[in-house]
Amino acid sequence: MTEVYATPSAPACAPSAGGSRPILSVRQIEKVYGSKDSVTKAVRDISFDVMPGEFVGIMGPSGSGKTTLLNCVATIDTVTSGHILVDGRDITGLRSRALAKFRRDDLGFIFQDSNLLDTLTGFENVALALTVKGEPTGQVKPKVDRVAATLGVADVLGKYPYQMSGGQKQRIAAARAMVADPKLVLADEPTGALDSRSATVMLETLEMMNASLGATIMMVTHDSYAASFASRILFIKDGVVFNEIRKGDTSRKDFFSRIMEVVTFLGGDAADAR
Ligand SMILES: Nc1ncnc2c1ncn2[C@@H]1O[C@H](COP(=O)(O)OP(=O)(O)OP(=O)(O)O)[C@@H](O)[C@H]1O
Repeated sequence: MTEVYATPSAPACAPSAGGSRPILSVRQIEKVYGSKDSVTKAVRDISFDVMPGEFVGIMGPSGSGKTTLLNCVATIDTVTSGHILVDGRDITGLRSRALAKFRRDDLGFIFQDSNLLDTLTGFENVALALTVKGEPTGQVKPKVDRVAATLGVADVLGKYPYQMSGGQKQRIAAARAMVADPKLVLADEPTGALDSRSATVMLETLEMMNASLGATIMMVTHDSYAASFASRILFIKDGVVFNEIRKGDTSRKDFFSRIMEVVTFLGGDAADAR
C-alpha cells in the first residue's frame, strides 16, 4: 500500500547520488496570475530537485499548476517569486538573448502536438535543432542518424509530417528534442493526442532516451499509465507538491498501481487508468 501523505511545502529533493549536483533545482517558486480584483495563485510554493539522468513525472488534478510549473521551467512563463536553477545557473533572471540561447542550448521540448514544421522532412526537422545551434555541417547527419536509429525512427526521416502517423510525428519530435544533447527535456502531455498503442511506443521512446541516451526528463501528464514509465512522480495539488513516490526496484506494473492509489486519493479521473 502506498503511503499517501501531504508534504505541503517540503522540498522534494532527490538524493545527491555520488555527490553530483541537480540538473534542475526549483526553489520556493510562486506564480500569481491577474491583479487586485482577480488573483489566481497557480503555483503557491514548489521546491524540488531533479538529478542528472532522472525521469520525473508531474501529476495532479486539473488546475493544480502542472503546466504553469512546466512553463516556468521552460521560461515560457516567468515566476512571481522564487528561483529555478538549471545546472547551477539561475534562469529566472535571464533576458532576451540569454534566454533564447538557454532554450536553444539547454532545453529539449516535446509538446502534445508535435509542432513539426510541415515544409520540412523528418530529417530536416531534427537537423534544424542542430543547425540553429551552429553545429558544424559535417556533424549534422551523423548526429541525426544516430539519434533516429536509437529511437527507432530512421525509416521516417525521409517523410514529411503529413505523411507520418501521429505516433511517428511524436517520435520525430522526441528525436528533435534529444539530438542537440540538452541538459533537460521537458514534455507536456506527450501522449495526450495518441491512441493507446502509439502512446506505448512513444513512452518506450522516452524510456529509451532516458536509459540509452542519458536524457534527464521532466514530463507533465494526467495519465497514470504514462506516468508509470517515469522513475519518480511528484504530485501537485493546489499549487504545492502534495506527495512524491519513486519507482525504485518495483516493476512498472506495481508502480502504476501505486500511482493509481495516489491519483484516486487526490480525486483523479478513473478514466486515467488503463
Ligand atoms: N494565463 C493565466 N491567467 C490566469 N489564470 C491562469 C493562467 N494560466 C493558468 N491559470 C490558472 O492557474 C491554475 C493552474 O493552471 P495550470 O494550467 O497550471 O493547471 P494544470 O494542472 O496544468 O491543469 P490541466 O491539467 O487542466 O492542464 C488554474 O486555476 C488556471 O485557471
